[in-house]
Amino acid sequence: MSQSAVAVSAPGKVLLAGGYLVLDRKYNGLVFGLDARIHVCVKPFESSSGVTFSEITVKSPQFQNAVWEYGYRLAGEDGGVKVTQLRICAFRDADFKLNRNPFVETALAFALSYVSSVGSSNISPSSITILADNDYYSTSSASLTDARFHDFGVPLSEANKTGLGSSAALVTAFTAAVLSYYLPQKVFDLTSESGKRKLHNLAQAAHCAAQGKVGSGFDVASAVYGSCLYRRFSPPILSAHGEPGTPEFGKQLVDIVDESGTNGQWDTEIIKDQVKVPEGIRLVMCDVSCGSQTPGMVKQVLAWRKDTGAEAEKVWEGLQDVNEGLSQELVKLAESGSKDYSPLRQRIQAIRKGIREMSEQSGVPIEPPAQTGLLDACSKVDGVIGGVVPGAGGYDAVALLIEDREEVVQKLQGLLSSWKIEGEADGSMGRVSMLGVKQEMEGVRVEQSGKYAEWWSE
Ligand SMILES: Nc1ncnc2c1ncn2[C@@H]1O[C@H](COP(=O)(O)OP(=O)(O)OP(=O)(O)O)[C@@H](O)[C@H]1O
Ligand SMILES: C[C@@](O)(CCOP(=O)(O)O)CC(=O)O
Repeated sequence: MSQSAVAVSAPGKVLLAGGYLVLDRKYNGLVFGLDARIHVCVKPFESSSGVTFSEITVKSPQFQNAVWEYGYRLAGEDGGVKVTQLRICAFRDADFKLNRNPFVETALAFALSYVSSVGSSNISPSSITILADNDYYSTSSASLTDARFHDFGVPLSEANKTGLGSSAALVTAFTAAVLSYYLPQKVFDLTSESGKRKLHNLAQAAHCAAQGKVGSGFDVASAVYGSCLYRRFSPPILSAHGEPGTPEFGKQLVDIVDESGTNGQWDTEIIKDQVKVPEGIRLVMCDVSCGSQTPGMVKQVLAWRKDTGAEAEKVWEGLQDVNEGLSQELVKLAESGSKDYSPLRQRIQAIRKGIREMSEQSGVPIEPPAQTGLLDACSKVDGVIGGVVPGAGGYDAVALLIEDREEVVQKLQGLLSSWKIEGEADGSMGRVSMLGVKQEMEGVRVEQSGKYAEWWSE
């Protein structure tokens, strides 16, 4: 049976409040989806020789050597589907690193294992194309064209990511597209709440397996559901499975995704009706080119929390309070239509004060002085309400709330165009650039596959 092409997209993210706290179910985080999306299209494999093998080809035509070819087979003892990269030696990047993509490979193995367990084990060859909206990667303005999907002209390993959550959006859109392509709608329907819930569970499992750690999962949750107040799932829900191809992996995965096993229900909490951006306010993301090592920062903050006990808990409880104050003030402004932004400005300043306190007590540069200087300068621009270091903080980015007027954007860009920021790691001077993204309330969604036709990779 030849399947018709399918296409799915998922949004990027910014954790505006709740960085680090969201790792503990006692606290939640305010995460906004962003209108920079990762798009994934799946279509039948068109073999030039007319002979087809059990092969699935994945391509990212915006990057050099971004082709991954996989063989796949049903594993014995209900092991799901084993995926093996073919012709891996064909491409090595400039550092001679093998051209592997753990997020693509793992998402494919998990999705096919689920398909073979709940649907048909007869999985036909297919061709998968990944396209990313341009703001996921920073590039020199000289090379920018007005192409819908920019050709970045470098291998993925050399692309400068901007911190919008490319891997979470990729795994979510990729998983949704593969399930939608291989499963009948009566088994998996992305437009239904139960379909989104199954996608969330499977994408969280695949994303954690691919990155080799279980973070809070806020990024996958916002890729599925869009902007929301997010309370993480209990980590043990993901402890009950082996690797694709190992005995019982198929059943273990179905039990996790369908919540049918002894593991029980996922306890993720997604609240959407308490997240709003008032008319007339815009969320702005600025990429800071110094960058930080998030995993190391997370480890250090958690060690501080463990070692400091009640003192650290007081800081986190205080941050939770002011974080809740921010989302409540945004809802209040959205519902009242008021243009008095001074309470909102104060809420943002209170969050920054709590973050700086955590920085000072833990010794981790979450809002380091260089970022404090940048945020203070931005907040003085007429029409800028305030801003924070999002997520894990450091030198990656700043997120601002501004009045959505062109003159405010112009003034802000004037400030940033000449701003130089000193990174902590090596004292290098970084630049700050405003991204074109805005807040996006919608999560994963089905797209018309025809609109990607010119980018179909043959
Ligand atoms: N367009 C793409 N095509 C294929 N794989 C991609 C693409 N974009 C990202 N990836 C995969 O995701 C990985 C980036 O994931 P990583 O966890 O390093 O960063 P991230 O935190 O998800 O990204 P960001 O910095 O955007 O928040 C890449 O190394 C690659 O494996
Ligand atoms: C520090 C943390 O709470 C958020 C990290 O956010 P980001 O990747 O810096 O956007 C980690 C997590 O939630 O997984």
